[in-house]
Amino acid sequence: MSSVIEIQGISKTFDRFSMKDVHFEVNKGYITGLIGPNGAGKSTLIKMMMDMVRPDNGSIRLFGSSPAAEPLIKERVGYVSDENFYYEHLTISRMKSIVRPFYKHWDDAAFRRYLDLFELSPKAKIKNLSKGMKMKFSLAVALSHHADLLIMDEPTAGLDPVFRRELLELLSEQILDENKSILFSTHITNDLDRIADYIVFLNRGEVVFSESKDEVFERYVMVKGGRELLDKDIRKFFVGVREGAHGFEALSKDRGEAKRAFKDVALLETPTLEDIMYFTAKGGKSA
Ligand SMILES: Nc1ncnc2c1ncn2[C@@H]1O[C@H](COP(=O)(O)OP(=O)(O)OP(=O)(O)O)[C@@H](O)[C@H]1O
Repeated sequence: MSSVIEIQGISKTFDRFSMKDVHFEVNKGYITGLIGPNGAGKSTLIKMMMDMVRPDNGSIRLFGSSPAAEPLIKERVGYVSDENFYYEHLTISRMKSIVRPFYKHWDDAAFRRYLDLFELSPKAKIKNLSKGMKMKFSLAVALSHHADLLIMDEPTAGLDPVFRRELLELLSEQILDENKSILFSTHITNDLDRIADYIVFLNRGEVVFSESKDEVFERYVMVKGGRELLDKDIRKFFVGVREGAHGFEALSKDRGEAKRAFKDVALLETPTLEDIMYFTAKGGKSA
């Protein structure tokens, strides 16, 4: 399988945050979700891919090239930032004329189609757009230059549930063309339960796992049972435990072992990505 993004040994230190030895790859033809709690380092990593932040160590390759050494490689990327980079006083149409020359394969007809689909008027001023409409405008730009790779930072943030679902469908359609690939970050993990093929989970600047969604769901398991089952050793077995008045629920990353230990005494369920993120972020501590 070929990869369109290769991240190797990335580290970066800010005053109160550090990213340590981050490795992962994004496979061609698939949707990869980058998940992690607030402050995990998702935006920082994505900005490194776009050469907007430089790592202290390690290497980043897009289509085999370093975006820092070969900036033109970024033409093949449709980038959606979590910040608004556009000039507030301009109309959509005027702003489009400014960004258009940056892309060799700009497609005006596609852009008009996306504006229609997203119900955006070309005459609207950027400053008068709602947060969700600004996101739609960014998406329209990212989708209108025949990019081989979409890199999107929290694209579903600020979108209503109806459009969010439509966008996810649109993204799934994009990768029907096996030459296209998508990386998107989110902490709305439900989005990924539905459409992602691979998941990279970042927590406190470190990769917890980077694997196919199916593998993740085969490995992790939620155990629900009575509190009398919990003792110190059993707690250690879990990634995280939440106790309530009537029982506990806990996440294990070893389904086989959990089955052997709890099959007859507790309920075993497949977790959601949100469960996995929640319990891992809480660490071994009881919540
Ligand atoms: N330029 C900077 N200077 C100092 N600290 C920074 C800088 N950029 C990011 N950070 C810190 O790095 C950490 C990771 O931030 P980042 O924006 O990458 O997280 P994130 O996973 O995208 O979070 P969110 O989901 O909240 O957007 C945060 O603690 C943030 O304060």
